[in-house]
Amino acid sequence: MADKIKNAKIVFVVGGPGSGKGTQCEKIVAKYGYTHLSSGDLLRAEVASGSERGKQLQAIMQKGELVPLDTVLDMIKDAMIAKADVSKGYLIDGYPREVKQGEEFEKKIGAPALLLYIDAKAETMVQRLVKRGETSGRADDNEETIKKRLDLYYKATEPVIAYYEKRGIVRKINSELPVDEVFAIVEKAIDELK
Ligand SMILES: Nc1ncnc2c1ncn2[C@H]1C[C@H](O)[C@@H](COP(=O)(O)OP(=O)(O)O)O1
Ligand SMILES: [Mg+2]
Repeated sequence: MADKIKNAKIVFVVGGPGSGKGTQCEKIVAKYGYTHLSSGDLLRAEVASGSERGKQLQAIMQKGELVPLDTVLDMIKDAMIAKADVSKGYLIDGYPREVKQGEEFEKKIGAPALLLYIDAKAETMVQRLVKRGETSGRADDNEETIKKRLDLYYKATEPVIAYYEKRGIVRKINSELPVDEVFAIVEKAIDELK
């Protein structure tokens, strides 16, 4: 089963909370037919299902902490296999959150061809998240949790970027610009893959 995704094009989409990962992924899906897998969305779907595992996950996510590595990875892998026949490539959004997650992903699934580093200033991310919180219904889009998520991002996720930079697959995207201008930079990075 896992063989099916062995040669798939894999793009990691990394950036702080509210940096614009989901927004750009949506546009990539529309133009390139990639499959968008947001680890956060997969986890939130599990929570919404009301399962026992979902309840445990909810408690962790509400605190702004990272859920156990194996749980996320299994969910991503299952979702990738489910789309293997129709997918032109995969956008792995919000994962890896720490270097260890990247290493496990490569062991169990495969190596990324590209890492899109969606970069925005902390103030910008906070502003966007507070605004998103007005309508998103996300339990973690409140100021207290936002601060924790940002701290964790700088501590755990920025090293991920450094790790893949050594391999030369990181493309840094200035996400302070308007959405369509950000996407113009994203397109160049994706086009280079072909
Ligand atoms: N380039 C941009 N300019 C202005 N607002 C943007 C933006 N990119 C995203 N946003 C808005 C949309 C959302 O309400 C909020 C967070 O975006 P998102 O795509 O949900 O971020 P992420 O998935 O990285 O958490 O910011
Ligand atoms: Mg998102």
